[in-house]
Amino acid sequence: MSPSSQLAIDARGISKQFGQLEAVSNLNLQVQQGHIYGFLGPNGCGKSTTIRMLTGLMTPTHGTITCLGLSIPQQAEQLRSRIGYMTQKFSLYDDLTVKENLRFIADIYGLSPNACKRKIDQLQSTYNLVPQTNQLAATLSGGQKQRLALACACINNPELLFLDEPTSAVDPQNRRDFWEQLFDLSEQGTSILVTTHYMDEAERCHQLAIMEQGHIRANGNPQALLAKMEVNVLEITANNLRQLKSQLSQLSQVRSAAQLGDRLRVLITKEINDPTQWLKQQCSTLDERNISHVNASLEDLFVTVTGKHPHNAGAPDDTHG
Ligand SMILES: Nc1ncnc2c1ncn2[C@@H]1O[C@H](COP(=O)(O)OP(=O)(O)OP(=O)(O)O)[C@@H](O)[C@H]1O
Repeated sequence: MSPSSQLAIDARGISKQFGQLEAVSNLNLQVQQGHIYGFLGPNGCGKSTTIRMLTGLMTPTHGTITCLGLSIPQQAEQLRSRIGYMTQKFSLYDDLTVKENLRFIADIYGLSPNACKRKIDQLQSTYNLVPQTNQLAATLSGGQKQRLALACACINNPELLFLDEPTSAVDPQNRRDFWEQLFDLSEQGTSILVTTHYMDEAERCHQLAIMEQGHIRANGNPQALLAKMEVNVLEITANNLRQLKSQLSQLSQVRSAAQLGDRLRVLITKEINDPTQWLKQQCSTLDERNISHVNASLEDLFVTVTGKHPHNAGAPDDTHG
């Protein structure tokens, strides 16, 4: 098998122009079969537009897309039966019950009555929806709606799943359970592209892309991206954190200073060899007892790679991990 045939998604140089706005700009995206690939980025950075192009719902202005070996959008019809797509707003029919929603989708995919019954029983059991089988979708809790939406997206045993902010309406325990279910699917060979605003979710992905203003600013394995970060992360404990923050924020070597409870988390560029000494020089009230080195988090990475490009016209500044 050639390397490209092991890719569930291979998008090269794709762009999407809406009038004056380039919503997606020269984006390259390769997703390995069976991997969970996370798409992280602020509102409006182009994540949903990218998914729409990858699924064939929207034609790119430039670039080429291959999904599951099919050329998109030309072969989008063939792709449709092999993928699942869970949109931001759970696309459920409020006035149908759980079982009726599942049956409706199964009918669209043309499952035989026997296959339909088997699949619906299995999905209700996997996604813990048996007690709600006759309950109207409108009356389900956020977590139950999410599980039903995932069950609907899985009815055709998709080889590739697109999940657009699937956990935005659910509590931490439901998010955890949801991710366990994604890993079950991944282990069975399903490739998954998932958009999220949650750093803890991004950390769970095999691969991750951070997107901003239509560009991928960094991509790769989360741990590799953290290891390659261009900043040291330090935390300061002191009484005058607000004053320190405004003082440090003025310095070009400080990429970010943000308060977390009784600590100030400061990202200092690696050009500074000894950031503790440097901080002491900048703030005479600090001594070593106030300052500690801490491990970088994905949020630190996010802050470091975004916000450098105030205008949408900037060229991509990709960091490939
Ligand atoms: N059909 C369209 N016509 C014009 N502009 C559009 C269209 N679809 C999206 N856009 C614009 O493209 C940009 C990217 O939108 P997109 O929905 O892809 O962002 P996103 O990263 O998914 O955001 P969010 O996290 O808020 O869902 C936005 O500025 C949006 O207004």
